[in-house]
Amino acid sequence: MTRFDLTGKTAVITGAGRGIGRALARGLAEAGAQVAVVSRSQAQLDELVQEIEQAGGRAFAIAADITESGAPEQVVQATIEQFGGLHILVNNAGMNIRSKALDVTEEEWDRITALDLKAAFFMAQAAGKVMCEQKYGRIVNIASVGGLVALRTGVVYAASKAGVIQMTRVLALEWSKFGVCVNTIAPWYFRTPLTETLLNDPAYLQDILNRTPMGRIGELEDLIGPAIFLASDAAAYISGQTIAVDGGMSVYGF
Ligand SMILES: NC(=O)C1=CN([C@@H]2O[C@H](COP(=O)(O)OP(=O)(O)OC[C@H]3O[C@@H](n4cnc5c(N)ncnc54)[C@H](O)[C@@H]3O)[C@@H](O)[C@H]2O)C=CC1
Ligand SMILES: C[C@H](O)[C@@H]1OC(=O)[C@H](O)[C@@H]1O
Repeated sequence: MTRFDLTGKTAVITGAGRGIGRALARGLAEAGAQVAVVSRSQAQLDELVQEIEQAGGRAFAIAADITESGAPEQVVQATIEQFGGLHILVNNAGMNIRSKALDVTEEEWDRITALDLKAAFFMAQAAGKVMCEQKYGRIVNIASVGGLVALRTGVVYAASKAGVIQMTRVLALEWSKFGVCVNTIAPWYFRTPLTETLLNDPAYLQDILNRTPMGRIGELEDLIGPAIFLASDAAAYISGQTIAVDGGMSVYGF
């Protein structure tokens, strides 16, 4: 068994109903993990569980709104009841409202930060209680290059994602001594329901490609390897880091 193999591990993936989370759930299951897939849509989760099981994997659907108070603990508890343990958390669920800073409302601030930052933290805290106790864990937070460099896609989203990156560092500082590695993946653009509208605009897409040294947007497959790596024993001495999966975008000065 290679150090990248996730056989014998149980993972929770939030926002797994579609997009990046769905791809990561499939990828971790293919790597051997039992996966608890979380989003608000039971129908999307049931379809994903069927897909994973038909491919020979083990999956369990947990329909939940992780911004609700107590939901993170309930998700962790349901996972442990179903699979007998928890080793990996992929904090993926996220959203954006692309308002200019002068137009941001309190309601928008609250909605974006509630999911992108607050829920990500309380999911990490709920999983961390189990992981620190058992002296083993892997937390993979999904931020954005928008947390590393300034994008035109919203200041609240950017602040939330930058907060996730810094949260990763502090959790790594506090939990690494318990064998819990906490890291972040920062994607650039990938075609999902979150970005479909933007990417269907030829001028906007060309702007993206002009800022991307690889000259293409990401394929969901491009995220699976980094996620498996950070979730595996191959990354046992890595904690607090952020890997930009961005086609070189975040280092493109001029
Ligand atoms: N698609 C992209 O180009 C990029 C995405 N990201 C990040 O990747 C993550 C996933 O993004 P996408 O797959 O594109 O988004 P998406 O909108 O396609 O999927 C988001 C998923 O999260 C779930 N979700 C939303 N609110 C929830 C809640 N309160 N409780 C539980 N589940 C909830 C949705 O049901 C959906 O399954 C997000 O954190 C996003 O910020 C970062 C950079 C680029
Ligand atoms: C790369 C960004 O994160 C991207 O920008 C958006 O508007 C979407 O919200 C994506 O997350």
